[in-house]
Amino acid sequence: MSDSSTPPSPGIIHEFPRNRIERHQNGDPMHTPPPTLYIPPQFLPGGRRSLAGVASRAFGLGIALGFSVLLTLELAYWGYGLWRAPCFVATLALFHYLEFDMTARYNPPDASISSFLLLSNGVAYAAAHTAAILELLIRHWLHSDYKPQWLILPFHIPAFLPVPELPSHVTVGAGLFFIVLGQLVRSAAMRKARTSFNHVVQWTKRADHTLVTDGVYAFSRHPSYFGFFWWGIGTQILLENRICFVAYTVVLWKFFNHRIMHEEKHLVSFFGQDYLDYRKRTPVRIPFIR
Ligand SMILES: C[S@@+](CC[C@H](N)C(=O)[O-])C[C@H]1O[C@@H](n2cnc3c(N)ncnc32)[C@H](O)[C@@H]1O
Repeated sequence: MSDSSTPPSPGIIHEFPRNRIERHQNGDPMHTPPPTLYIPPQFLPGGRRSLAGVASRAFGLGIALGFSVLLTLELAYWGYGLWRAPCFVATLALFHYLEFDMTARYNPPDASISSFLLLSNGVAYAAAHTAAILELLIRHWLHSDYKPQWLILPFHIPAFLPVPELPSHVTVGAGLFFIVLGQLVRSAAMRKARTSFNHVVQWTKRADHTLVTDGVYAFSRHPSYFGFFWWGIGTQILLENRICFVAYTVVLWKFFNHRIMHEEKHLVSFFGQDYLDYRKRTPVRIPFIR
């Protein structure tokens, strides 16, 4: 809402019809002019919280999810192992949709276009997912009749990686288990922490930032990182990727190890002894991160 003493700009001000205001000024009580409606610029197209921007992203992710689920079922029905590629796209679409959805539900003041985490995760994130799909496609091509005849052993996916070859029902079961577990725990963390959960690690303590130590935060000190770590590993098990499985494990572990150290420095400065006690009694549950 605007304040008449501080004219808002450059948002949009919806004026009410002049004749209603004039009739009110002429003493007609049926024509009380309603207050001027001000729409802040951040909600307008192109703004950080643009409603049109949110709608188009949610629509795009919904289409991607629906289409990839259909393709997964179709390819699996006909026995093509390539069903794993659209299935991976479906898990990604759902993950990014839920990032915004959970923020909008439980931390609405923070909900913006960047809550979808579509571009804000950087180039390395997009490159990792592209590499995962490429590994699957190349592996299928190498095992197909379409590969060039001159392509021999040295070009095959290295077998020396410390990842055992598992039967497909094990990779599907374990992959889906970790994906579902990771997604559930991450969403539960956002639901539990509410306005204390921000996608950007906070440097200064806001007045409404409280320490959360119960619910899913009693199971893991960093449940949303726990969730993302196991979700990421689950996707590579599902895809049966050997190279990306190792790369994802190393990169995710290093990323969260560093991020947790950095985040906890701020949490100790915000909550002091309370956080130190919480840290002592609650594990992270990502291997080798204490
Ligand atoms: C992306 S959220 C991740 C939260 C947590 N690390 C997790 O994995 O669920 C980052 C923000 O959460 C806040 N945060 C982390 N742990 C918290 C806790 N136990 N209670 C309240 N806020 C917390 C941090 O201050 C940071 O601004």
